[in-house]
Amino acid sequence: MFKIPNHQVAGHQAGDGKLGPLIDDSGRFYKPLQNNERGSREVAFYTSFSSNTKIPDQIRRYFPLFHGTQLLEASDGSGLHLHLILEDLVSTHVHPSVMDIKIGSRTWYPQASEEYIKKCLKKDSEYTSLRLGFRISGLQAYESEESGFWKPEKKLVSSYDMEDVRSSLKRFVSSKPLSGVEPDGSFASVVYGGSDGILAQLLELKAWFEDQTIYHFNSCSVLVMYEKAAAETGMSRAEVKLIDFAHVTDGEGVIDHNFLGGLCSLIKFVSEILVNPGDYTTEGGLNGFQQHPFSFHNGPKKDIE
Ligand SMILES: O=P(O)(O)O[C@@H]1[C@@H](OP(=O)(O)O)[C@H](OP(=O)(O)O)[C@H](O)[C@H](OP(=O)(O)O)[C@H]1OP(=O)(O)O
Ligand SMILES: Nc1ncnc2c1ncn2[C@@H]1O[C@H](COP(=O)(O)OP(=O)(O)O)[C@@H](O)[C@H]1O
Repeated sequence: MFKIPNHQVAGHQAGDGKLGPLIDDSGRFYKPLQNNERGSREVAFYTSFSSNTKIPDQIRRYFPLFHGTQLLEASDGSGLHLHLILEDLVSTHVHPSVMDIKIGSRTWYPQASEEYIKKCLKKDSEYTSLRLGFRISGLQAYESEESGFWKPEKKLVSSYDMEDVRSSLKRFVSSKPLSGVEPDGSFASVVYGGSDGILAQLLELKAWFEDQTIYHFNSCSVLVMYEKAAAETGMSRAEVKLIDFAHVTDGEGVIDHNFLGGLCSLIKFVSEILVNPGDYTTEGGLNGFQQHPFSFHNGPKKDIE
């Protein structure tokens, strides 16, 4: 039995006759191959990465496990479609808090079509990519059984400026993310800090990116995850994973400075929150909370045959 994922925060989503990923009960995430050369590029990346002996073991843990491809009934009803079989990164979570952060000040790359580059350039300058070296693509943060998740709408997240990004990173690790009051950042030290917290993981990835010249991770995202119940006991199960390799190109012996720069910028934001989690310096910016509607999601999973 395949289902529409309940905890997807960005990207193409299944439902309403659209093509998107599916999950099963065994902890697998099935991502449909995208059109043009995107799908085949992502398969090629996973195939190459899986067998590349130059990837250090401690770096592999930042990537979803890859189990090949499979023809499945597509979520849009269009019939059999090839899907990547990936590890479902949230399958062991009960109430995953998840943030998708697209890394890089540019999401385009020289090998792309003129039309695609134009579209990316526009989005990169409208979003925070150009200015910050990354943008938040989507997120959800669990509050409680009664109130569910803070899951701002895509349109709102797309309009984030630098201060919104800063306060969202803080609200993401706050005890009451849904409340309009200042985020308290009370889980910052357990989620972002610690010897295997988000910051430590980002720094380990950064060290690899300072050296690796095999791949260029264009338009790729860092997925940050934790479980609130665990964080409350001081064991956050915080994890960083890299996802979305539809635009990965050959590094050709050159450092991926676009990804590395974005990663450094994200590290700086996270570090600043860790230094002062209670600080709230935005100029009256409650993250657009007073001007924009929330979106809650707490509903049951939809099943697809
Ligand atoms: O169509 P859009 O405008 O929603 O763009 C998609 C992006 O949404 P965004 O507006 O940047 O949040 C979307 O970004 P997210 O995954 O949501 O961060 C992808 O970049 C997607 O392209 P691809 O799957 O990487 O080839 C993008 O899809 P394509 O339009 O490039 O197919
Ligand atoms: N392996 C995975 N396990 C669980 N969730 C995932 C996985 N890969 C992606 N996702 C979810 O799906 C979203 C979109 O994934 P992505 O690969 O970027 O798709 P797209 O190419 O459509 O943008 C992510 O923000 C995340 O919420």
